[in-house]
Amino acid sequence: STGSAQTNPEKNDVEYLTPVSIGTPGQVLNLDLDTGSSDLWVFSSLTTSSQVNGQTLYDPTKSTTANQLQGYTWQISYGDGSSSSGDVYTDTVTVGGVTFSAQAVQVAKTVSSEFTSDPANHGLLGMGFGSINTVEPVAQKTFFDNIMPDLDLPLFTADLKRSAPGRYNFGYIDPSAYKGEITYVPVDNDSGFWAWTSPAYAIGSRNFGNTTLKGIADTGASLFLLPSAAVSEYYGAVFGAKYDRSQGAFTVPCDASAPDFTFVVGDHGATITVPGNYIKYAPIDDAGKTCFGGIQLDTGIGFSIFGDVALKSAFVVFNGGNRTIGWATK
Ligand SMILES: CCNC(=O)c1c(-c2ccccc2)csc1NC(=O)CNCCc1c[nH]c2ccccc12
Repeated sequence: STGSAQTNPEKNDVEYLTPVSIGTPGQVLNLDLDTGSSDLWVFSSLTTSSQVNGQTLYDPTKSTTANQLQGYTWQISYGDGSSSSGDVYTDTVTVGGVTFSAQAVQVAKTVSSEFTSDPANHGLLGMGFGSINTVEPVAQKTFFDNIMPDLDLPLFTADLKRSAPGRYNFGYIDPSAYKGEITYVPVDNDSGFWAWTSPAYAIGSRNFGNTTLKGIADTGASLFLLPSAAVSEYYGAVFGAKYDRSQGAFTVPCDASAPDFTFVVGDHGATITVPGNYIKYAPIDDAGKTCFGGIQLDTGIGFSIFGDVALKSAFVVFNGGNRTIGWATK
């Protein structure tokens, strides 16, 4: 089988939301497909009502194919401090025309304020590796784990765009979605993430250095989080850039000319270039003079995060069959 789902950016591309049908008859929720986590959790009829704020709720009692996994629970917290928790059902889930009939659907009973405050986000669909699923007493498989054996090819692709709808495809590679060749590199999934290493990077027209970037491809993270040497070198090249202690982040003048950030993929010279204007991420004030930087520090995480700012500059293949990740320009 193959499938294809349009994904739609929220304001400032902070996340990309994809319609997902759950249950019989189908209840359609807009979920954040997230290669940086491995839980499929949704706002639900069980979510504490004071923590619901306009989100579409999955109601298992309205689905003839829902079955509760008695005694199973889950609790997840993300690096930005957000969290959610609840119970577990299985039900039929369809994304882009691909269906799995007994998918673990983690219904939220509690969600933190970051999720409450975003009415458009009805939950997450983890596309990381199963080892980091939080369900107790038995970890559950991701949607991709479950559908992979039935896909024509054991892969999905991410084609995110700046302030425009993008696409997740399942089981096939659309040759019209990219230019030139796709360069594949090995993934180390011990961490549960799509972890890979870029051999070098360059800022603007400068020569490539020889500093490797060990990171994860993370569709559920908005920004491009990098080691301090790369971040300092980047913002050192942007007139008026500064570290704003109140924001805990680098900002740039929205009218600055920002250099591109190019990272190497593989050892045959393939590169991906993040346009400088993607790094002038979003105005932090109504005046529109100061912009939040799309590149920020990966301090304390232990690896870099190739989030949406990086991913939307490329066509990316996540191959679960041979555990590789493929990058192509577009
Ligand atoms: C905030 C995004 N990123 C992270 O927390 C994260 C970290 C991480 C760990 C420590 C400190 C900072 C980040 C490692 S992997 C990783 N990636 C993920 O966890 C991917 N899933 C993020 C889901 C997510 C968290 N807060 C949201 C708010 C809206 C939509 C989605 C989300």
